[in-house]
Amino acid sequence: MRGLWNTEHVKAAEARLLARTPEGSLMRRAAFGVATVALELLAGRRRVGLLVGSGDNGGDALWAGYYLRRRGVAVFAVLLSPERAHAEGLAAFRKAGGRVVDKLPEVDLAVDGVVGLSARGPLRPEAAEHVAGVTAPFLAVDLPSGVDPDTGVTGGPFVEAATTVTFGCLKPVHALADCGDVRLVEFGLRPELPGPDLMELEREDIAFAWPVPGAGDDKYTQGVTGIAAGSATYPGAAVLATGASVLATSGMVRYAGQAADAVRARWPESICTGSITDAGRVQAWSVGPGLGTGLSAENVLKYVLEAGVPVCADADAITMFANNPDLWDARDPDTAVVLTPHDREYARLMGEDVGDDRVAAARRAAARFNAVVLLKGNTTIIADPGGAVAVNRSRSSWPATAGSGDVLSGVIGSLLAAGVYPLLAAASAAHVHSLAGELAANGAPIPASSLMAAIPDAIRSVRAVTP
Ligand SMILES: NC(=O)C1=CN([C@@H]2O[C@H](COP(=O)(O)OP(=O)(O)OC[C@H]3O[C@@H](n4cnc5c(N)ncnc54)[C@H](OP(=O)(O)O)[C@@H]3O)[C@@H](O)[C@H]2O)[C@@H](O)CC1
Ligand SMILES: Nc1ncnc2c1ncn2[C@@H]1O[C@H](COP(=O)(O)OP(=O)(O)O)[C@@H](O)[C@H]1O
Ligand SMILES: [K+]
Repeated sequence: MRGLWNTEHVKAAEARLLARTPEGSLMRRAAFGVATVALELLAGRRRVGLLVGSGDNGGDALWAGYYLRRRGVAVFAVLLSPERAHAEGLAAFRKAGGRVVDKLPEVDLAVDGVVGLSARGPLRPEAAEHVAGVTAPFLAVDLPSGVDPDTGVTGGPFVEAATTVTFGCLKPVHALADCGDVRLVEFGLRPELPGPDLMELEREDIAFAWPVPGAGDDKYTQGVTGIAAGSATYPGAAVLATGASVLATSGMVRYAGQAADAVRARWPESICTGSITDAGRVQAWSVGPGLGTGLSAENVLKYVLEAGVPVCADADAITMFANNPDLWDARDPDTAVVLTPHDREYARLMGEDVGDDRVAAARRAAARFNAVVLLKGNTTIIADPGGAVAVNRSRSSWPATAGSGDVLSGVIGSLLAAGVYPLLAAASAAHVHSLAGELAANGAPIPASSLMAAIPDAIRSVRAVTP
């Protein structure tokens, strides 16, 4: 698991660390890290340009320029606020033979030291003009300038970084936005930090969480998943959700609903029935995709909420909650619920748009409904009512296809049925789902059924990291 910390916590921790370290030493360590990565990226080429802002981020860039000069690299710096440039860094840079220029010449690598942790809003016009004039790849200091450190939002021009070198710990921007290859320079900040504000699961975490049958297991002991999805109008949603569930774990999958014939024909291993009341016992329900929002769908939703097992509620189930909040009354407060809205469903459910800060939005919904909320998108945010948040950034957008969400809800249902902790179930499912999309697409568009079919490959790929 990779932890990420908000700027507020990073700044407070840095202040404590700064108070007990010799003046300037942290900045020089940070800058040395930047220079080391720059030398690696230069691979023998010898011209570097610095864009230097008014704060310590610019100071890091100037000190990195100093270290690069000492290795014989030609370094040019544009000072965006000459009178406010970091004084010691600038003096060292000049003394080492660095040249201050009005405009960067042709270089092999550009260092973005415009703004770091104190960034607010997009690049200002002067900085944006200098950035636009650069053709070399950018190495961002701490984070790409113009991208919000806490939300990853870009509201205008920003630096497109090929590489980012950050210090002390990762910040939310590194999981929420494209920062290129992210490198971390450690300098003893971790003991000063509270628990992380966000986490990103790594393959090891998911491999560890994924249910694997043991010698004593049978089809029941691994958890039985119930799928309450689909309708005469939308049988496909039922086929996709059930199939995803069948492929995600080796326990039994029961389907209940109007698409029983279609599901049975495609997934003979599933136990299908036309009515939810005949479904039999399950250890978790996945409810909602293609279900409709009429009275009979409401009764299905009430039935699964009363069943006393974890529930993944998606699509029409979310719309029903939005239309009729009284439906929540059917839920025992101890029943774990995972809600999986996309942005429009979120707006329906919450009566407000998601807004720029997707993490805060997911947290608000999780707190309001006492549920895990998985906010879908290229970057999926998974928030737990206790405040924990996981982030899954998809490496491609191929999963953005019709029916893809139905597949996700089936996978989450299977993991809940296997007893996986809801936040971990939702985050692991999101990871495997995006990986399956990437593997299936392999550079070309794919239907959701192909994404679903790649779930076993994605699980294999994740599990391959374990010894
Ligand atoms: N503390 C530590 O222990 C260590 C910290 N380290 C380094 O310090 C960095 C934080 O430095 P910092 O706090 O001095 O501010 P920084 O991010 O350089 O911003 C400077 C000024 O830029 C401006 N500005 C704002 N938005 C803008 C925009 N969109 N476009 C253009 N300009 C914008 C705004 O000034 P304004 O013009 O509004 O007065 C702001 O005050 C951190 O990221 C890391 O690199 C490392 O050395 C390791 C040790
Ligand atoms: N741009 C994107 N990049 C990667 N994944 C995406 C993107 N947009 C959506 N997704 C993923 O695709 C799925 C879409 O779900 P949803 O909107 O419910 O579709 P549907 O209702 O058609 O099944 C979600 O898992 C979501 O996270
Ligand atoms: K920067």
